[in-house]
Amino acid sequence: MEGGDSFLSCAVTLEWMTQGSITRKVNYKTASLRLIRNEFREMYMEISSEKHAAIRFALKGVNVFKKFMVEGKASIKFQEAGCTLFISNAPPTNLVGFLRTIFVKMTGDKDQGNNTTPAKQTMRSKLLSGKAQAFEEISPVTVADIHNAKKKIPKSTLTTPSPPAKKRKNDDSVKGPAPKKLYSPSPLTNTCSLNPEQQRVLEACLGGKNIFFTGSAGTGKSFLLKRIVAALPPDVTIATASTGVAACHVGGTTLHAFAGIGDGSGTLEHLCERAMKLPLVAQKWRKCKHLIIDEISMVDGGFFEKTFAANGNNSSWKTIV
Ligand SMILES: Nc1ncnc2c1ncn2[C@@H]1O[C@H](COP(=O)(O)OP(=O)(O)OP(=O)(O)O)[C@@H](O)[C@H]1O
Repeated sequence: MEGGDSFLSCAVTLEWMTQGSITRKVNYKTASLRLIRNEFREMYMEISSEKHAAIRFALKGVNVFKKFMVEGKASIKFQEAGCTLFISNAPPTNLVGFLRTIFVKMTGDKDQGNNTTPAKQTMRSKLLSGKAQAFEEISPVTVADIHNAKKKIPKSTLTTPSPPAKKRKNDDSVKGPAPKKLYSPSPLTNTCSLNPEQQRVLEACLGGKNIFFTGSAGTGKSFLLKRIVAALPPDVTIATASTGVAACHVGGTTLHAFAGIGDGSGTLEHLCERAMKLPLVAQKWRKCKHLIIDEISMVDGGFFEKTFAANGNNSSWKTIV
């Protein structure tokens, strides 16, 4: 498993609910989520940002909704605290790793709780322990952790109850398809690691550099590009390509459609006017921090220059791939 799965940078909304109505709501445009343990080895999630004080929630009795995690979105309901955490704009790869760490660690911890010390006694012994409050980052998920969690999944998956195979068949006809298994294989959980060259390109992208990468057929360009898209925050990443077919391949749009300057014919002033008349185009350019262009060899040089001249004074850009 790749490192850094106990940390996530994303946009966050916290909603506290009492009797079905929202009593408090906090929005973080950029927040850091960290998985930590206290001095009694209990797991917590810490939410912090530059503007707000850190908030910690015990990772106990949580419901994780992860249907849209490939789009960088998920929500976690902390039942004890009566609070739901909505995650958005998270790099999908990081989000998948982060949710997997929660799942694996919580599944492993559940069994430890079975040599049961009732909650009250635990609280008493905690108070008497005299230990000073201390939080430390959770240890990385190991192969043993995953193995351990896998053994316990059938009896401990609270969020996605999965009936035995035979029963599921019968249920399907009545209730429709069974819920997806937690952490079913997806391109994002693909265990194939990048080769050192691909890894260097990915790191340069994440480091905010402008990248041009090429190679002969079958050298893993598309494979790498998918990893790059998945590692960047989706709300500020625009995937484009020179042709419609290539754009479909990266799940994006054509550079022409994104640029909003039609076929690029006419003077620069005319093109600027044209682009600015389309509010969505201007909005997308302003929002874009990472622009990806696949099959760039097929983009006309003149068109490329005009595109950036018409829209390109965007100082918030971090990367062009
Ligand atoms: N690091 C990797 N680990 C495992 N498999 C890889 C890796 N990089 C690429 N591959 C595999 O190699 C094959 C070719 O990769 P890919 O299709 O990305 O190449 P490409 O350079 O885009 O090719 P083309 O230019 O022909 O489109 C794919 O099956 C891909 O899954």
